[in-house]
Amino acid sequence: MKNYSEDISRQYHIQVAKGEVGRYVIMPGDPGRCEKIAEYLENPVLVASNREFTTYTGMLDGEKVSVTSTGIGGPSAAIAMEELVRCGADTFVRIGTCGGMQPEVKSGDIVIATGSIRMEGTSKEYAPIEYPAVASLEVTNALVQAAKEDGCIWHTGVVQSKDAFYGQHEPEAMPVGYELLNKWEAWKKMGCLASEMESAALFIVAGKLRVRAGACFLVMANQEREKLGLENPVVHDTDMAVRTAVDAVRNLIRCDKEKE
Ligand SMILES: O=P(O)(O)O[C@H]1O[C@H](CO)[C@@H](O)[C@H]1O
Ligand SMILES: O=c1cc[nH]c(=O)[nH]1
Repeated sequence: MKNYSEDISRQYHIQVAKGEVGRYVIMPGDPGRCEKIAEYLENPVLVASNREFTTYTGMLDGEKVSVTSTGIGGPSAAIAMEELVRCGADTFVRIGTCGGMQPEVKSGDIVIATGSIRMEGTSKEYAPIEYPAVASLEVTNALVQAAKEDGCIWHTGVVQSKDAFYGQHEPEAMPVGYELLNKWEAWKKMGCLASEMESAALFIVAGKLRVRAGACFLVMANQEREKLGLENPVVHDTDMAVRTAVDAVRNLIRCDKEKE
């Protein structure tokens, strides 16, 4: 495909060139989280910062590893993954925040997505809706191992990806609230653990590009616990989730070396 960047060696949106990222990429939504994650790498270098996409590259256990923010939502997350794959990446670990949906999923816990409900628009421009948004088993196993080793309280299961943050938090205020509320109840009855905004798009794009993607999230709060009158503090510290993502990359590096 034609590259729309002025510097033709750099990808149009992320402004990264081939070889400037590692095979492993940690992906937060928030660009402000990148520097903190990059501190876990040896000799991290700021590669590029354009729009919502900030990229650092450094070393972890002898391998080149990168951190790239995706911004909020499926469209920009899909762009980040597409352009990173063009630069040489093939393994992605999203580290995000989410809202818990089951009463046992509490603020401060870690959710590891095994799959994601495609209640967003981006993935529909890749694959028919019957195709499931499923995480890579290798990345998911690496995340579970890391969460156990790091002593987190963690849950694995399906999460929901949507496009409207305020459709999740104020569904009754939306003209289509009847649909949002009914679907939310259905997701809950199916055991959906949490709601966030990027993993369905990332899992479907990863499927199309034949690369590996997994995701872990800090549970910031849980509106269902609030409704039940249960304790529900808001937690902003993403450190445990970041550590889980970084240690998952270490596990993947080790497993991949063993396979070679
Ligand atoms: O904390 P991040 O990774 O941005 O993830 C979550 O937070 C944002 C909404 O506040 C959405 O991007 C959602 O997926
Ligand atoms: O409730 C939440 C928290 C973080 N991100 C979301 O999308 N929803």
